[in-house]
Amino acid sequence: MPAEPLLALSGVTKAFGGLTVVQDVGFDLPRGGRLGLIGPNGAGKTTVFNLISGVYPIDAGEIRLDGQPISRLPPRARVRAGIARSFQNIRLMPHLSAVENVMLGQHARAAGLGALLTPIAWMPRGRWRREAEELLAAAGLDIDPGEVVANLPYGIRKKIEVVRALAARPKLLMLDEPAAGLNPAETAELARFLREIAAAGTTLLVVEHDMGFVNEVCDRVVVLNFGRKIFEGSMAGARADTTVREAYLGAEAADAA
Ligand SMILES: Nc1ncnc2c1ncn2[C@@H]1O[C@H](COP(=O)(O)OP(=O)(O)OP(=O)(O)O)[C@@H](O)[C@H]1O
Repeated sequence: MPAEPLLALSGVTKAFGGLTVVQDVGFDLPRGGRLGLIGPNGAGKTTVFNLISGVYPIDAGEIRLDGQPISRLPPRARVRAGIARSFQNIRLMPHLSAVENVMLGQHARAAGLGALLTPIAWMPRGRWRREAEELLAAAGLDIDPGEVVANLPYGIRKKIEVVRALAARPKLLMLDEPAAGLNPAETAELARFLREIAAAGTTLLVVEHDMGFVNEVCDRVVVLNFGRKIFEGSMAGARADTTVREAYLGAEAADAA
């Protein structure tokens, strides 16, 4: 019998005010897999993330994590079940330090998403702080961990957000446009870090427009267009697929020319 996928979507559908933005989407993400969710602007990628993490309820279909249906669980319970994510726009606590932001991620491990809203003054210092500092260092972040996040450059803040999500030790790490706004060196470094995380066992689901980055990080892609899955397979397969080229990658290649 094939191993149970870590994440399984089937028939997932969502409409906003009569407009169906995700239609009958299904895919499996095996444990340890690195799946890229790609497609043109407005294709429904972030909405799929929001449906998996529980920001919105699904209208139809099912989402399973580790074989258990999670579609009807509140976001906090999904965090406890092992899902962590980053957002398209950075959502760090700007007035806290880098290490304190990562500690909030560690706290979410035990307490769920609501922990991100609680004061951290009470949190145990020693061991957790050391672990948070180690995570920042492992991510190749050469910063003073005590630096207030608002004072740090954008590329660094983006990476701290990934580290914070990782600090929850999720089974599934979902990253929404992690490379957006990064320079080529930062992008390459982030790809290296994500491959390392994946090699250590974390399953990745990544929404990203930088196809070079997706190619570096992901072992498979699902392509969405107008809320529907139009392709699933390798990046090379996606590049060669006529439907995908017409919907997305052709335009991307023309933009790059
Ligand atoms: N809360 C909402 N209410 C109404 N419409 C929404 C809502 N969230 C998303 N949409 C619509 O759903 C569609 C899909 O949006 P979504 O953000 O999921 O696309 P995307 O593929 O992530 O795009 P991008 O690459 O630009 O981030 C868009 O038409 C968007 O306007």
